[in-house]
Amino acid sequence: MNSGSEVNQRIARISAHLHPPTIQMEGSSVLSRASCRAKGGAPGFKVAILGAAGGIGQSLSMLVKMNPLVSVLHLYDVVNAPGVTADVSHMDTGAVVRGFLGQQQLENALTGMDLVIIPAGVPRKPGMTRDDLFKINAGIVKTLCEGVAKCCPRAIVGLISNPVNSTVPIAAEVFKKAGTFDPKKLLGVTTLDVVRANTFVAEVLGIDPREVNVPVVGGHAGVTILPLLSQVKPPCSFTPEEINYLTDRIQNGGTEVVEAKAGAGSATLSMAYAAAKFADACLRGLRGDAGVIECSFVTELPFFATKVRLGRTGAEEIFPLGPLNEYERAGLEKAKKELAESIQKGASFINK
Ligand SMILES: NC(=O)C1=CN([C@@H]2O[C@H](COP(=O)(O)OP(=O)(O)OC[C@H]3O[C@@H](n4cnc5c(N)ncnc54)[C@H](O)[C@@H]3O)[C@@H](O)[C@H]2O)C=CC1
Ligand SMILES: O=C([O-])CC(=O)C(=O)O
Repeated sequence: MNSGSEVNQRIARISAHLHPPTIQMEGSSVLSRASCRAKGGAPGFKVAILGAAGGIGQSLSMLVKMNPLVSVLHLYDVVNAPGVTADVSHMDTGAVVRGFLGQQQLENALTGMDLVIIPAGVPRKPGMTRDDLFKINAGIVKTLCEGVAKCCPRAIVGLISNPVNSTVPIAAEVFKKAGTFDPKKLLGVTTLDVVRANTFVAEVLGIDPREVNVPVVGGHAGVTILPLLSQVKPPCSFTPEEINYLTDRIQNGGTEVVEAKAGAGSATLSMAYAAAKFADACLRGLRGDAGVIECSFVTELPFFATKVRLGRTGAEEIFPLGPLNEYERAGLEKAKKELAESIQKGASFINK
C-alpha cells in the first residue's frame, strides 16, 4: 500500500508533466525556463504589447505571434496577462512569448524592445465620443510612456489608445520631458481608417478590397478623419452622392461598430488586424525593406496623419498631402480646427 504522502508526490509528478512550466510569466515561481533547451535568441525583432489582455490586445497578440519577423513577444497588462500569455505561447510559431502582470513588471516588459504597441485603455460605449475617454486614458498612456522613456527609449511606439488625437501629444510631451523624444519613433495608429476606407470604397466600386488603397489623413476622430478619395488607387471617380456616403461612413466607422456592439465596447477584431498590419510595416521598415509606406499619425507638421515611409529609424520620410480637390480642402480646414484643440488638450495634460 502506498502512503498518502507517496500518492500525493506521484500526483504532483504526473501533474508537472501534464502542466509543463511553459508559461513564461515574469516572477513566477513555477517557472523553470532554465531546464528547457530553448534559449530564445532567434533572429528577429522584440515587440511588446501593453494592454495585451484586452479586446484588441488578445487578438493582436495572436496575430503578432504569427509574424515571422518577431523573435520575442512581451505581453503586458494589469489583469489577465498570465492567461493570455499561456494561451498565445502554445502557438507553434517562432516568437518566444513572455507575460508581465501589473505595474511592478512594466519595466521588465519594456526592456530591450524594438517596437511597443499600446492598446491599453477604456473603449467607448454608445453615446460617447473618443474625447470622453481622455480622463481615464490620458493617465494610462502617460504612465506607460514614462516606462518606455526609461526602458526602451529607442523603440518605435505605436499608440492605439483613444483619443489618439490627444494621446499622441501626451506621449510626445512625456518623451520630451524625459529627453528621449524622437519624432520618427512616435506614431499614432490610424491604420483602421485606411482598412475601412479600402473596404467601403471597394464595396462601392464592386472590386476586391485588396486592390484598393485609399490615403486617409488628418486625425482619428470624426471630421478629423479625412479620406482623400481623389487619390484612390487604382484611379477611379465617384459621384457626389458616393463621395458623401463614403466620407461619412469612413469618418463614422468607429461609431458604427460601437453602436452595433451596444455597450460591449468598440472595434477590436478589425483593429487588431489593422494594428498587426501596422506592426508588420514597422518591422519591415526596421529590417531595411524599401518602399514601406503607410498612413500614420506623426508628430511633425505638427501632429497629423499622413503617408509616411517607414525605415530603419522609424518614420523617415513624411509625404505631402498631394493635390486636394475643393471638397477635400474644405474637409481639411474642419479637421485642422478640431485637431488643434485635441493636440492642445493632450499637451497641456503633461505641461499643466
Ligand atoms: N486607434 C484606433 O483606431 C482604435 C483605438 N481603440 C482604442 O483602444 C483602446 C483599447 O480598446 P479595447 O481593447 O477594446 O479595450 P479593452 O477594455 O477590451 O482592453 C483594454 C485593456 O487595457 C488594459 N489596461 C488598462 N489600464 C492599463 C494599464 N495602466 N496598463 C496596461 N494595460 C491597461 C485593460 O486591463 C484591458 O485589458 C481604447 O482606448 C479604444 O478606444 C479602439 C479601436 C480602434
Ligand atoms: O470608435 C472607437 O471608439 C474606436 C475607434 O477608434 C475606431 O473604431 O475607430
